[in-house]
Amino acid sequence: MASCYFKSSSFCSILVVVVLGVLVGFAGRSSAQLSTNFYSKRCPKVFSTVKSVVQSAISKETRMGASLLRLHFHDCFVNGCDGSILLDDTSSFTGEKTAGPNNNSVRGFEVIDKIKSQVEKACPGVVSCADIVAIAARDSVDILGGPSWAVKLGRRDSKTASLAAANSGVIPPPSSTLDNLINRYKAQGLSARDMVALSGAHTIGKARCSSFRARIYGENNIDASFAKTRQNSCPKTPGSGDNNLAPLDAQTPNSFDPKYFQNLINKKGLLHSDQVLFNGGSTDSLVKTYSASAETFYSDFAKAMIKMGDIKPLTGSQGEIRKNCRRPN
Ligand code: HEM
Ligand SMILES: [Ca+2]
Ligand SMILES: [Ca+2]
Repeated sequence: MASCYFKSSSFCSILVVVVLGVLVGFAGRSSAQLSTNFYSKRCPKVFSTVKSVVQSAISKETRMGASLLRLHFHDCFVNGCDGSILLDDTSSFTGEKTAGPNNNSVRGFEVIDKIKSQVEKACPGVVSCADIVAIAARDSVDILGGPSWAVKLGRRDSKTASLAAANSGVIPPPSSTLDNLINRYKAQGLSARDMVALSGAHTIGKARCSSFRARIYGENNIDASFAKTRQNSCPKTPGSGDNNLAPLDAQTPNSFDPKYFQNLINKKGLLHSDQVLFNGGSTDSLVKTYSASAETFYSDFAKAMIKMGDIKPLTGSQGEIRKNCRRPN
């Protein structure tokens, strides 16, 4: 061992092993490892700050909880949970906000801005926008009566966004088949079980007529009176009433509960992509399980949210901590 100046060669071997171990440890740490205690020294107030803003936003408008949850999903499925969806378009840059799945549909940016400005006051330059979205999604579910979980943190923010990626189908459209849904989630490292559990997010929030028109006018696996009711506020002709809203869960649109899965069993799924989860295929039995057990649904949903939040985060020295969530520093 030419570079070892100690007399005992076994001591040298141990030294080499220890040094290598430390180096590998550092490398491991800087590569994509989120942790629940990431801000416990850096910004202990982050949780109370996020929660109070989310709470007041939901008190003003219950739907905002749903919108914040969806924001995390649409961020994570496009190049990972990196806050890319938050970037505004400029004269020289087009981000993800006008992508098909997002345009005139995703909401909650003002709430994220409000959280960010309060968090910046408490701990300037420390907490990423991507982490704020992940915490806000968790708090929304919790406040609306669903499960809670320990959010993993330490994501950093992208310096860019991808309109093309957001339009590429990585965010599945409501016309998706079951196979398509399963494959899209698989491509993100999520199982079919994760996919069904996460679809339970449609127990809250609303959809536009243009997202469910084809189903309420053209499909057979739909309860006839439910279809009629929805048709009353969603005209058949494309272009008319496109933005009219209906609740994704007709029973309890403001509560995070398993009613969404009961709706599917009753052929009252609003989106085509909802009803395919219970249509004689491989996920029928899981829908039944979730409809009958809030406990199982909640536990699987929380696990799947943690997995989704782990999709390709920027960590270590990658990306940046944005000062303003709408633009790179
Ligand atoms: C399984 C594939 C999914 C499809 C095809 C899908 C599709 C959709 C569509 C079409 C809407 C209505 C958008 C509009 O008309 O403006 C919607 C709303 C919503 N989605 Fe999904 N989604 C999926 C998965 C998820 C996941 C994984 C989450 C969260 C974990 C989620 C959360 C929501 C929420 C909360 C809303 C209501 C938002 C609001 O009221 O502002 N969705 N989804
Ligand atoms: Ca993203
Ligand atoms: Ca509900």
